[in-house]
Amino acid sequence: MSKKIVLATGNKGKVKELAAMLSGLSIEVLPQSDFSVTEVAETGSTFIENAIIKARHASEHTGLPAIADDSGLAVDALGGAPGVYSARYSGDNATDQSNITKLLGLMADVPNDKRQAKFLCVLVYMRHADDPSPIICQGEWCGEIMTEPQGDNGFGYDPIFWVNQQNSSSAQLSSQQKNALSHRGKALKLLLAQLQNQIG
Ligand SMILES: O=P(O)(O)OP(=O)(O)OP(=O)(O)OC[C@H]1O[C@@H](n2cnc3c(O)ncnc32)[C@H](O)[C@@H]1O
Ligand SMILES: [Mg+2]
Repeated sequence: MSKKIVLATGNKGKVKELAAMLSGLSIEVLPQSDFSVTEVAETGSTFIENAIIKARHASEHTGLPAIADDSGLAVDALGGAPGVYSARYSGDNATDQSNITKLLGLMADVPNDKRQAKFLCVLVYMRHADDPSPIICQGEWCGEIMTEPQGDNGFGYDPIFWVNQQNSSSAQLSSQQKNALSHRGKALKLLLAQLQNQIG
């Protein structure tokens, strides 16, 4: 029987991207929704802390090793906001749309040459809930904040994240193109290199 790992996220966009990139391994990667894992409060002040909280929670609940993703957008003109608060930027009932609306409103007067931003992603692998030395990998993706949304692919802030290399928004990339360039894709490549040593 193949080894199982739980994906400790409630975000379907992340599950899709991570599952596609993990599909070549000899392990079964299962979303935490398969085990009815509840949401956990992300009380950390860093991506690393929050990723560990989520991985530990899913591992505790399922008894399986877990991979968690904590990620967000850091905008230069906003001093690095929304950062670890990216998912809750427009309040407790935030949606991708309301977060985008808030961000574009705050950026309305920011000139084109001052709209740099980056996506950040921390991936954590915990062998079990009490793992004292989780594997931690990070990735970054630099771009610019657009003045209006474009594209329907991806999730979150993708429709307003301009990717210079592709001359398009992140939401206009195929998931394959996005995975090849993104913060998550970069972090996962690093994690895979270490996981393969462990699980063959
Ligand atoms: O905590 P989990 O359950 O994993 O799901 P989440 O959506 O709450 O995820 P985070 O707490 O890590 O918050 C990250 C937010 O940053 C945004 N984000 C992260 N990666 C992104 C990406 O690849 N494209 C667009 N937006 C992204 C997105 O809006 C997320 O809601
Ligand atoms: Mg979250």
